[in-house]
Amino acid sequence: MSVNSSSPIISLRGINKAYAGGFQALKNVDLDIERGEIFALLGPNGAGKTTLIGIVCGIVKATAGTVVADGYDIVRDYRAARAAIGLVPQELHTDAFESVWATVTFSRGLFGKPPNPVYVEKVLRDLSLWEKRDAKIMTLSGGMKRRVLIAKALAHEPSILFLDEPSAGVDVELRHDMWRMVRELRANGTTIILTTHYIEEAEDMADRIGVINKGELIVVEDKAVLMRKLGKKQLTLSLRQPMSDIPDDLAAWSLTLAVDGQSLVYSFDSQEEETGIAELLRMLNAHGIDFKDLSSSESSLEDIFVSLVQQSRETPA
Ligand SMILES: Nc1ncnc2c1ncn2[C@@H]1O[C@H](COP(=O)(O)OP(=O)(O)OP(=O)(O)O)[C@@H](O)[C@H]1O
Repeated sequence: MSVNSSSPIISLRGINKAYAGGFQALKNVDLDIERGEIFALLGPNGAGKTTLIGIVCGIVKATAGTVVADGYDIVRDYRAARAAIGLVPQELHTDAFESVWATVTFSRGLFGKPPNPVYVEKVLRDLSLWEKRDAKIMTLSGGMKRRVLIAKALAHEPSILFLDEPSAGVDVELRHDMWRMVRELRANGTTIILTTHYIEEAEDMADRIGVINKGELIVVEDKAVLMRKLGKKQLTLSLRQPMSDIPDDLAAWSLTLAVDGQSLVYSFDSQEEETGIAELLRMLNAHGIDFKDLSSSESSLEDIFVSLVQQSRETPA
């Protein structure tokens, strides 16, 4: 393949999707996915995540725009593009009467790959499916079926793996197995794109994060940068005596007074070494401002995500 390894492994340009009836599910999406990264696509229900994945995987037809996957145009070079991609879909519909071994081997064959029992065995072992290799899929638990879907997606050794809501309805053990595998795959050069509602998961796993809302990609950012830029910590002081105003010489501090005057909230940059808390407490003491309790909280990726989605709602498109 004549693909420069530093070029993005997936490039979406000007992707639009209008479903029959005219509903605009994606609006002018441009996105590059870098080789070997774990990219998390976050968005509320109905934001367009599955539609976006469906387009790259050739399941949904874009109304406008182009997608290049692993150097292949997904429309012109459909087969080659599709062969580079593994998809773990949200829904479980798989061949109930087949054995685990047969269905995974069959998936590999679909992409014209020669049989490789050693590889299939490794995938099944990694997913703790080896003992179940001869079991019919219909006899497996939901979690085991999910493992089969992952094994099927990996059967043809794709360089890109999409996981659409992989953790939905999955127990802790499978989640751990899955993330261990995802990390291993990434270490071996596979690019992983996942959608998730479990924001801690994105926080934990992703190198970069894209936030999509109402069909628009509103942010694409390195996870650490996103957390640093938007992450804040808050210290809440419950006051002994309600206050009506913040004293003037505390104006320079990032303080807000609750509407009922019962608590003061100090916001500070969670990445700074000096939080300023000790100094603030001294200042409050000097002003005779006494408090009965204090608690701190950190804005999580979830808070950041919620505020980004809110902002985009408030800003008319
Ligand atoms: N075949 C279809 N026909 C018409 N509208 C559709 C179709 N498929 C999806 N939609 C609409 O497009 C929007 C985006 O759906 P999509 O499934 O991509 O969202 P999502 O971000 O994956 O949501 P979720 O988190 O709930 O899975 C939704 O409003 C959905 O109702």
